[in-house]
Amino acid sequence: RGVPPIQMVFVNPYLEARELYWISPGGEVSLMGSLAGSSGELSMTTYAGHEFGWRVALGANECSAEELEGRVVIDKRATRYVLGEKMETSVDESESFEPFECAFVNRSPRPMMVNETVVPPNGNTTVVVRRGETFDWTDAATGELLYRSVVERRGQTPQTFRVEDHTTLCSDATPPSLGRRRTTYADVTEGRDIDVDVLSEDPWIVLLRNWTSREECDDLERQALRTGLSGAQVFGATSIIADRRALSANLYWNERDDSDVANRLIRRAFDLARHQQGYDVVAGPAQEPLNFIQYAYAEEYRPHCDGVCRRKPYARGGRVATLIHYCKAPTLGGATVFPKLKLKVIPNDDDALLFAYKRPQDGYMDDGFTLHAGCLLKSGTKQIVTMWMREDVHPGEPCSAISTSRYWLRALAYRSRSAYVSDDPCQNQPAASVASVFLGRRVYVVADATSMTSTGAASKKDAAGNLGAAFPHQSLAEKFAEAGAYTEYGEDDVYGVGEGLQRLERDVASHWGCEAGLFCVSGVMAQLVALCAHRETTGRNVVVLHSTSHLLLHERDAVKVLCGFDVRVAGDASRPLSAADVVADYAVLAVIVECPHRELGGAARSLADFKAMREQCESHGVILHVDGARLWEASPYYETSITVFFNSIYVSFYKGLGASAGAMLLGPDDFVARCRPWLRRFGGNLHATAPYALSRARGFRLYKDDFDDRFAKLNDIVQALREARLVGSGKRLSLVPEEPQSAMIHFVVRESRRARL
Ligand SMILES: O=C(O)CCC(=O)C(=O)O
Ligand SMILES: [Fe+2]
Repeated sequence: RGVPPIQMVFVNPYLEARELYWISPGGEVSLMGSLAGSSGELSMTTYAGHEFGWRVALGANECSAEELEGRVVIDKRATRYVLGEKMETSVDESESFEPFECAFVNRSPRPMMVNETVVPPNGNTTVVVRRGETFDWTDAATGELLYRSVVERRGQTPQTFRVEDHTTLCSDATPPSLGRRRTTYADVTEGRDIDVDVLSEDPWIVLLRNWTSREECDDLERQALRTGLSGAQVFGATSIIADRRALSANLYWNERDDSDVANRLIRRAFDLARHQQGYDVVAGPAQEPLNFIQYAYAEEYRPHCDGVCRRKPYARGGRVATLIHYCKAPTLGGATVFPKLKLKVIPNDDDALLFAYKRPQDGYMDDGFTLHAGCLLKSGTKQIVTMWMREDVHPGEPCSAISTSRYWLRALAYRSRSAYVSDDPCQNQPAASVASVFLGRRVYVVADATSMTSTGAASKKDAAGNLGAAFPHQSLAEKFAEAGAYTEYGEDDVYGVGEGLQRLERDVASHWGCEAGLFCVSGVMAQLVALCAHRETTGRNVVVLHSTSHLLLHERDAVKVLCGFDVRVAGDASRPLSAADVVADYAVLAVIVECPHRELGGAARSLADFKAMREQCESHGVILHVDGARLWEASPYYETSITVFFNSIYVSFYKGLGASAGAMLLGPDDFVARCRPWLRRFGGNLHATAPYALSRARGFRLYKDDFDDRFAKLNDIVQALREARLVGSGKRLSLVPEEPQSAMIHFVVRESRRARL
């Protein structure tokens, strides 16, 4: 054939393995191979225009296009493609922005104006265009904006305007649809009656009046702005996405936090879906994040389906319904329309629209009627928050283990004999894996007992007793009774001043190769103290955090609310921060790197990465601080001490060391001296620290040298599981990261389609 083949390399940036599929023009997918986690590669010969998709490696079983996590079309000059990123091409891509001639054809029955030219029905005009440019079609008689053409590719011609159902519905001339009937719904989650306009019975589409409050919407908007809005319109080498032109942000939520607004809205909506449609939807970590979308003038979301909308049996784990919150309703244009139902929704602020596409009567998916679009916005701003509901991602009551996972965990515990197993489905999912491993369940296998904080004392004891813990389960009273023996650290201190306490600070600091140490009551406080002390020397105010940072997920925004820092979120939630993510500039006070990454199975970074980060930070006078809540766990991974790369360090004592509470800041003498007054300002210098100090001294003395053994033991367990063919791509269990990088790891348990117990 005349088309030249393209030699391509696909690279997997995620920690978990990915499968790569070729998508035929007819939409059939076939497996091309798999890419190991953390930069695994796959080379192949392909052709321009071919489409590929990927998903978490689940084994070489059949996969439908809907299950793919992302897709990409091969560019003519493509050379290398890192999944989810911009296509790398062989030439300067500015070339593809060269101007070319494009015909604009009017296939509508009325005269239209495009590029200041009136084009009669079936007429056309030729314009010189560039890739990425937009052209508006307005009705020549009324001046109404009806369509916006986007030049997606170089050489793309013609641009055609036709009157379709959706453009007609979107036109200002079409009034909103009337509800078929109005009912009220008694929402028990907030104890309030809600007016419901039923717009369609089958598929079920309802407009929920005043579903949200102003405060709730304000909160979501704040969260979105804090996360940072990004454009779906990508001016990359591959394509320019014309279908969804808007800014958006994913809003992650914490199912265990009752004050979390997104969490409340999810419960409200899921309750409605359960009561009104009998859907088995349960809020849980495997549901998707909410999606905040902000439309500006002439932006839109062209017709699409959110889930499967062909008449097929519902596939487990799939989306069943969508709820759109209209936080800022459009003032002109911007309606939500269902072209096949000829339905037009013009909402008010705080209304919500729910449409369901799994039919409760027969378990089949809707046959295309839930196709919908967000019309061109013609004035102001439109802000919506979309929620998707999935069934069967979290069967059973919230926060209970899935039976099949339990089965596998038991098998795992049995095979590995000495493993710690914590099947805690309430653990936060790393943000990015929420969408991609919705069929899976992440569990935590940790080489020490104390990280299993949420499983409850009984099961902790059980696990420790039956599986051979890194250290035995003990009550606090037992620990304190023992701690009293560490008298060299136990002389009374007054407000943090005392020989014993300072001895321990010195000993821990020198263990880590640092000049000085300072006890803090908690890790949360320790890191805020460090940031405030650093700010004194530079006056800068921006703190750069990874999107799964403890400061973002678990500290109720203290970094902002309490200390007034500006937060900048960097990096991809499913991989550790790298130097490339750290865009250090002169506004940045500090970059916080977490090592090892709690939410990423204890993933760590190489010394070279740390060195590159340090150099980049240093060149801009930026502080590099390590969130080392589990730094002891990572220490066996490195041949030399990594603390030299950081300006300041936080370590914790109650996780791997089993102390009752507490943290320490480490760094140069002058840094620690600057921290002391901040500790007082935070109310963190207790009248007597000795009880905590003793407990930490005990943990430090007993366990500080244990981590090499724990790391070796975890590696043995992983090795044994591999030999037993219990883990790996295609197996029920996989590992994140694929090899231990610290004395902890995450297991992903894939749900079976049939229950196994
Ligand atoms: O903007 C709208 O009205 C539609 C949004 C939508 O379809 C979506 O978020 O999936
Ligand atoms: Fe949609």
